[in-house]
Amino acid sequence: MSDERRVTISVIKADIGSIAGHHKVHPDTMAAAARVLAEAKRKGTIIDYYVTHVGDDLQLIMTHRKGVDSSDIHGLAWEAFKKAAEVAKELGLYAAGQDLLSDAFSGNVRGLGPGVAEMEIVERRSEPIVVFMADKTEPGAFNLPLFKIFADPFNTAGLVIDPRMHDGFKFEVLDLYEGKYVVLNSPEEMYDLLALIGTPSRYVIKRVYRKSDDEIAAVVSSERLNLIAGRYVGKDDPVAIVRAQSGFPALGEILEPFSFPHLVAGWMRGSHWGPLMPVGLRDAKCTRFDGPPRIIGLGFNITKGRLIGPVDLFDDPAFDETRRLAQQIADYMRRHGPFMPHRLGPEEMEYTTLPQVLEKLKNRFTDAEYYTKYVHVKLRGVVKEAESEAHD
Ligand SMILES: O=C(COP(=O)(O)O)[C@@H](O)[C@H](O)[C@H](O)COP(=O)(O)O
Ligand SMILES: [Mg+2]
Ligand SMILES: [Mg+2]
Ligand SMILES: [Mg+2]
Repeated sequence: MSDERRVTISVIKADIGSIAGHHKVHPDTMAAAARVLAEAKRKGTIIDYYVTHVGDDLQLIMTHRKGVDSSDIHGLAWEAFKKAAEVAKELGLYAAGQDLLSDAFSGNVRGLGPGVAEMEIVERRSEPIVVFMADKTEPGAFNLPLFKIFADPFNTAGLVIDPRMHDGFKFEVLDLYEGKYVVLNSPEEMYDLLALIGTPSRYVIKRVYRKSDDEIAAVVSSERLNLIAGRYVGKDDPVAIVRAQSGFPALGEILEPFSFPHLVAGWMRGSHWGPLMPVGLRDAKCTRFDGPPRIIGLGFNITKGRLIGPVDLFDDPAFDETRRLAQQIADYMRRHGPFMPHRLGPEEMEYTTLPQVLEKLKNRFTDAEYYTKYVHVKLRGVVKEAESEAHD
């Protein structure tokens, strides 16, 4: 295959600080990052780039011929984030440099804080792709839509009626706790797949391949910041790249699952379930209760490595009802306040005061049997005495 058609798409993102809270990236920080990428394009390190944001996450979409995990490309992204973070610091933006967890870059941004989704492809005659970018949620948020896109015939008609997709797809699932991969075939192993990815905090779909020829179809960023930093440093805010058309799901089949604003973990303080709201770029910011979690979808064509586009795919009345439903779900969930299931379970909460509360109360907890026999009886006696005194 000629090298001319081999191209890598790298989407690398980081929260380098934002205006008025964890709300929205400042345009001057985007400009600082864009200057670094423009210079790299001039020098030929990358073919093309597009800088954007969702909420407080700065997004670098780049094309090049250096393959995935290239230290040149990761180094370039790191430099762009550093320059943007400097501007964020100068402007006194909130949480400046938030996702840059290390001072030293050592060849790869993985493990340093930024999120990465990359795929190397041989460009088709026409190569449509969608880049999804979400804020206030985690990588597992893509499990449900990717399952629907690549495994659910009620979503993707092509699985049934397009001969090029009829064999199905392979799902590479990453166990975030053990750091292990398993590859499962759909439709044959669909129930096993669902058994895993139904726990999106632990098992995430990392890549999807077309089964008939092992062509890559989708890739998701899978960095879990709290597992890297060992403490809460914001939510992971994942990104994904999905290839469309001509033997891959049609653009409309790729967008269709997002018409259902499914519940994802994240939202306020990374510790609440909330609906994933698809929005256009103009609404790519988090407001109500630091959310609700938002996702944007930008469509491009890759042509000789150039990024043609983008089109702002959720900026469309076809998603108005989804947004309205998401608002209603947000209202319903919010009314639970600090109660589960709006609040995540204790094992999944990004930060919690529970250990301190338990420590403070530890001497006030009484053994249940002793409590019923003596303390409770005594308390009831006191009440009875008080009642009879009141009647006298
Ligand atoms: O989850 C959040 C931010 O995540 P993010 O930066 O988008 O990864 C927010 O809800 C914050 O946790 C919340 O605003 C409190 O922030 P701090 O005051 O602790 O910085
Ligand atoms: Mg932030
Ligand atoms: Mg964010
Ligand atoms: Mg984050």
